[in-house]
Parts: sequence; C-alpha cells; structure tokens
Amino acid sequence: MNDRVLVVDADRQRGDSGDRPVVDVAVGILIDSASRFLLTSRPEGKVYAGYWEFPGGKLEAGEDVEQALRRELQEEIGVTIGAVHAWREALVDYPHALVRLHFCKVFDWTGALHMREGQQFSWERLPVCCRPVLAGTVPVLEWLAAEQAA
Ligand SMILES: Nc1nc2c([nH]c(=O)n2[C@H]2C[C@H](O)[C@@H](COP(=O)(O)OP(=O)(O)OP(=O)(O)O)O2)c(=O)[nH]1
Repeated sequence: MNDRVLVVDADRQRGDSGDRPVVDVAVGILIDSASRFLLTSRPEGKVYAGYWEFPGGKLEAGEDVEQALRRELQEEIGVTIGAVHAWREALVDYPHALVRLHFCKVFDWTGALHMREGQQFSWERLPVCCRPVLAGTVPVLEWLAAEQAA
C-alpha cells in the first residue's frame, strides 16, 4: 500500500519495532441540516485528552468500519446512525500507535446527543472555534474546506 503517513510528535519515542501494527479507526463526520459538523473533545484518561476530534473509535475483532462506527457512536454519543458514506482515509503515526483513520460522512441519525464519556461537543462550521484540534483530525478540516471552495 502506498499511503502517505502523517507523523505526529516526531520528537517523542515510538516503540522500538519498525513494524508497528496498524490500528483501524472508524470516524464519523456527522453533518446536520444546516451543514454544521459535530466535533467532540477527547475524554479524560485517553491519550490527547481535551483535544477535539470527530467521534469514533477503534474497530473490534470481526467488525468492519461501518459496524464499528455504529457501535462507537451509540456508545460514545448515544445516537443510532443511518447510512454511512465512506469518504477518506489517513494513516497517522502517533507515539502511542500507528492508526488508519476511516473517515465517513453521516447525514442521518436518531436519538438525542448524549455525551456518555463526559466529552464536550460542538456543532461547528469552518473555520472551527475549538482548540486544540487533534493532529490526525486537522487534514479533515482542510478537505472540508477544499470541498466547500470547489
Ligand atoms: N475518534 C477519532 N479518533 C481520531 C481522530 N483523529 C485521530 O487521529 N484519531 C486517533 C486518535 C486515537 O489514536 C485513535 C482513536 O482511538 P481511541 O483510543 O480514541 O478509540 P476508542 O474510543 O476505541 O478507545 P478505547 O475504547 O480504546 O479507550 O484515532 C478523529 O477525528 N476521531
């Protein structure tokens, strides 16, 4: 595979194996009828706590991206999502893990937002007001900006 890798905090040590496993992560870009998108803050106890990101999480064994996204959004923000539109992927090398992010757009969901992990949330437009934004999330804002400009 010929992915370009975004290296984050390059000055911090990685595991000593050159061959780190790739962790797949399903990420949801929830877009409402006013074209705003949902950002949430990473909860206490997780790496990069307090950084803003799109909701989602790691695939569990046997899950595909869509299944993981349905489960994560139910667990983390209390909504049941409708159709999942696979959009972009990114490979990000953090000190804690090498992750492949599968960004999906979601326009339909049911249920009221309920931050089950004590996160903050914000419905955003570009440019976003939330700070800091997680490094692996920043490219998505650039892609959304490019899409709006097209
Ligand atoms: N959810 C999400 N994760 C992102 C984004 N950008 C980005 O680099 N990531 C990275 C951060 C983490 O390394 C990884 C997600 O892992 P996580 O630890 O938050 O996932 P999880 O909810 O399954 O966590 P846990 O159950 O293991 O606590 O993806 C994003 O926009 N949304």
